[in-house]
Amino acid sequence: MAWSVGRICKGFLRLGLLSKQTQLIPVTSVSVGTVRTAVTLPSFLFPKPRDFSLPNSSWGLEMMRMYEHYNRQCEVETEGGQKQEGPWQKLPSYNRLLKYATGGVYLSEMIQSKARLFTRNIRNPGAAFEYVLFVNSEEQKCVCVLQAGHLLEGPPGHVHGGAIATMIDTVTGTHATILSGPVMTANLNINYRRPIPLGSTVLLESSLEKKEGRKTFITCRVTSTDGSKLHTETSALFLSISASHLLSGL
Ligand SMILES: CCCCCCCC(=O)SCCNC(=O)CCNC(=O)[C@H](O)C(C)(C)COP(=O)(O)OP(=O)(O)OC[C@H]1O[C@@H](n2cnc3c(N)ncnc32)[C@H](O)[C@@H]1OP(=O)(O)O
Repeated sequence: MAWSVGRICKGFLRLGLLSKQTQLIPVTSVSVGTVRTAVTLPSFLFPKPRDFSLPNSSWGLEMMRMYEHYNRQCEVETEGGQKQEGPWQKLPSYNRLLKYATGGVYLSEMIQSKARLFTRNIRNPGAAFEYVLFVNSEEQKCVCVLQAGHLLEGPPGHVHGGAIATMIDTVTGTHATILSGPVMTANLNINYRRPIPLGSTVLLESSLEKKEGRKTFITCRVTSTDGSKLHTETSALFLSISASHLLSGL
């Protein structure tokens, strides 16, 4: 069993976990030498997992406004009236990382089938983390619009510092993965400047600081949606990992 799980995971990592191709195009990748070829497969073979970052009835006006602000910029119209990709791309968000890979729904049933992503494990919409991520490849930035629900309380009426750290890790970790492939968080250095009221909508903005070998350095600011209030500032270090590092934990 360990052997077959290992082979599955190695194949999965070869696909490029969270890479642009695996997230946004329904293809499987076949590596031939150093060339990666995309092969379109019949969609019925790979049922689509649910994207949790689409609007639902719990989203407040500010959450919707910010979502629409970035979503509008995912597709732009040329002078000739043609639609084309805009500067931002919306990232889907599933309840397991495994589901980002083609065929991930099946992998997810085979490996630790009850495991769920921490930020997506509460079924009641609006109760905990409601969020959506957008990436801007040109500017090497990632933005997350977060509406923090009532189950995230720390100090009375405000969001728990651990819940804020969770979202920062999620956003910077996703960003680092897009930039560098499979990574793990080595260091998160968070300064909490101002508490976040429960139920409010905030922006998390993640930027690439630099890449050095296996190290990807990212900074992240959490602010009010108009940018006037700074809630937290973070510097994060991610280290690229090999398949064997991930498998050593199985
Ligand atoms: C969609 C949702 C996305 C969610 C993303 C969430 C991401 C996560 O939360 S991951 C989970 C939390 N992180 C972990 O559990 C990681 C646990 N730690 C580890 O596995 C390992 O320590 C790991 C992979 C980080 C580094 O180990 P390893 O690959 O052996 O690196 P190692 O050889 O020790 O160090 C390599 C370099 O990094 C540096 N380094 C390692 N750790 C640190 C650190 N904490 N701080 C600063 N530098 C560090 C070393 O000094 C070394 O530098 P240099 O090459 O200049 O000498």
